[in-house]
Amino acid sequence: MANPIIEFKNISKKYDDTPVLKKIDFEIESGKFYTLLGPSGSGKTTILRMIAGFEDPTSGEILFEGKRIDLTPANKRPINTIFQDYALFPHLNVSQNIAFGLELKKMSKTDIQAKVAESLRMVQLSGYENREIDALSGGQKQRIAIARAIANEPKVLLLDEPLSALDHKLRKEMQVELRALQQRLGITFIFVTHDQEEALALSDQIFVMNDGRILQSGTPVDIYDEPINHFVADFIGESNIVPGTMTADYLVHFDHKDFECVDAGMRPNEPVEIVIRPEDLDITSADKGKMQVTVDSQLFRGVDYQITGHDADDHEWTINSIHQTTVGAQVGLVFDPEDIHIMRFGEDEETFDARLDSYEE
Ligand SMILES: Nc1ncnc2c1ncn2[C@@H]1O[C@H](COP(=O)(O)OP(=O)(O)OP(=O)(O)O)[C@@H](O)[C@H]1O
Repeated sequence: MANPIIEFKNISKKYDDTPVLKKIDFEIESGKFYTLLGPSGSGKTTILRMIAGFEDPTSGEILFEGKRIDLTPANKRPINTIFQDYALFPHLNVSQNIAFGLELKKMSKTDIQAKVAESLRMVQLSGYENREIDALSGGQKQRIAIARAIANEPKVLLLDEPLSALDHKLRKEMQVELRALQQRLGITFIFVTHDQEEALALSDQIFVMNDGRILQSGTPVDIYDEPINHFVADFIGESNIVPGTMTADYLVHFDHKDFECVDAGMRPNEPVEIVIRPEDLDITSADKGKMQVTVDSQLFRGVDYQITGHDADDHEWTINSIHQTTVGAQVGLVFDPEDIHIMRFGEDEETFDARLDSYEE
């Protein structure tokens, strides 16, 4: 990356003696939408708090535009944070909330007024200047929190699960708005969520985290199509994951047969896990399929059927198909060789880390 805006170099964090971040290395490119995605406790918020300056690393360096910032206090960093609960001041109205930080910066009254109006326009709430905070809906509060943050013209905006308090429909609407706003403003967004669908929909780049480590970073398509290990494949989207063994570069053995696949750079006889997404599978008659399963359930979802079944080894399979079947039926499964994704099997933490390091070199 030519000129990263933020760099984490070998960052570790311990609380007492418990490691919560382990050897975190990444670069953030200016003007893009980044998402830290992972289950609860994986370390997402700790990374965000370090970027903001609310938390110090135990070891390692944080750079901002090429210079160390881990010793710069939070209020001196060109970074703003939007918290889950918005942290709006309830006793101030909308424009006073937005003006608060600008007054601290000693901006003139006319400049503040113009900035408040511009920020409200950005979040499509022009005319709400004198509204009390209590008289706003959840989605409007969310937008005011964003307006307050962008009024400060930060270079980076940190968003810690900002949509989690909203109902499903509003959450979807705000996702579209956030993405559009980020593109309009061109500010770097770093967004924290444990919702994989949200991460796929919003991001230019996703960092998938578990247990204090970044397991994989990439575009939503990279991560969905080429998950690096079982955890990522399982966490992102729905997957069928079954054990297999490589027979040759282009052949993988599972369900007691060899299947053609793309070369994943594995050695012959190497134990692997294969991933096939439900939408890449279809059902056909038992004699025509590449493999056979017995149907355990079928759910009509409007656009398709979600079918589950099991093979002779009792591995479960999920298939999204426009074709209908019946519970208890034997059906064949069809799929393309390029839709079989192959992952290394049973790597311990150390081997996995060594592999990650080798990609970075
Ligand atoms: N101040 C603290 N003192 C001790 N342990 C902490 C502290 N803050 C966080 N932790 C621990 O660090 C780990 C990572 O926490 P963090 O909040 O970064 O995770 P997260 O991925 O953001 O989770 P969530 O989605 O639940 O917010 C957790 O095990 C948490 O209990």
